[in-house]
Amino acid sequence: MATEVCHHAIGTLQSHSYLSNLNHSQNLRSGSLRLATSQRNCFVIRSSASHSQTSVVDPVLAPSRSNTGDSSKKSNEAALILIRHGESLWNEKNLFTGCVDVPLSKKGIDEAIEAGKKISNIPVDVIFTSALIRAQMTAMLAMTQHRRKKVPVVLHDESEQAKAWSQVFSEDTKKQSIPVTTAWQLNERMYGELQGLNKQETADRYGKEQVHEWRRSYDIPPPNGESLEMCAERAVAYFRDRIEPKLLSGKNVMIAAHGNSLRSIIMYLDKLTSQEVISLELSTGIPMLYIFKEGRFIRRGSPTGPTESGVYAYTKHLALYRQKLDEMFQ
Ligand SMILES: O=C(O)[C@H](O)COP(=O)(O)O
Repeated sequence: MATEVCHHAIGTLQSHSYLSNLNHSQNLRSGSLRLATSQRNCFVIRSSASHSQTSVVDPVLAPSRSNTGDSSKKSNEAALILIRHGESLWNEKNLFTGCVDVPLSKKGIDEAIEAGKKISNIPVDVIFTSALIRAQMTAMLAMTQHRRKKVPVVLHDESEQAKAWSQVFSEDTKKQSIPVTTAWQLNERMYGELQGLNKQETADRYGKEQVHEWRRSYDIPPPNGESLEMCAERAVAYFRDRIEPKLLSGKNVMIAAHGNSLRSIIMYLDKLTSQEVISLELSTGIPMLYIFKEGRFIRRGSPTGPTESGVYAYTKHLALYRQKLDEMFQ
């Protein structure tokens, strides 16, 4: 049975003043966050404890030490946005897609733009996408909505020549750019001989339970495909080797990827068990926000609540970033 991550569970602060919500946010911040399975069979967040202040570095205005943008500066907090790509043309047709490289549907394009609006006030210094076009389209479309108006620039280091030919020779231009790294390790899990098959027809043929096992069990692969565990081996390793160091250095990161590569990363971030991850479902085009602080990932939910303040209220760092954007782009 499909279940949803209950984004609203932590997106229910209703005040329109994100700054006035800081007290609440400080209570939420950095306490122990526990995942539980609610009666509605979706993950909810429980928070407890409160503690120290975040030291604030303004990602909009602080001088950058990087070639490309806002914040390789010291910060003890960084934002991590995860977005599953918008609906693809094969999601629309209910086909197993896996590593087949299909583009977004019209609905998926709209979802990506909507996702972009939801994160338009959250700092993004670097972007990672899978090597697949649906994730790349999602990242690019989302960034068209960002208020900071930086330009995402896809890095090409597949060969020395590609690297040399895509160099930028203006420091100013680099500062107005967001480097985009594409990585096959973030690809959807390889669905083996299910790729291209209709999900409903496959369930009719092999039985609902069997197909659910292929789709959602942790360690049972579909025929000649990858299990979630196998997908996690490459996706989580990439996250740890390439993405975590960025967060550690204070960079705000967005990752546009896929249902299962992101499920495996969320399993790592939220320390889910192989049982818990079974009921973790990600909707297309829904951004999820984490704060990386003092070596820990704190889930802040998704900017999907009725008011965007529900998200921005959570940390002073994000609230101040937004305030600076308001000042700059009024
Ligand atoms: O690859 C696919 O078909 C989808 O992106 C994810 O499918 P799933 O929900 O069956 O894992």
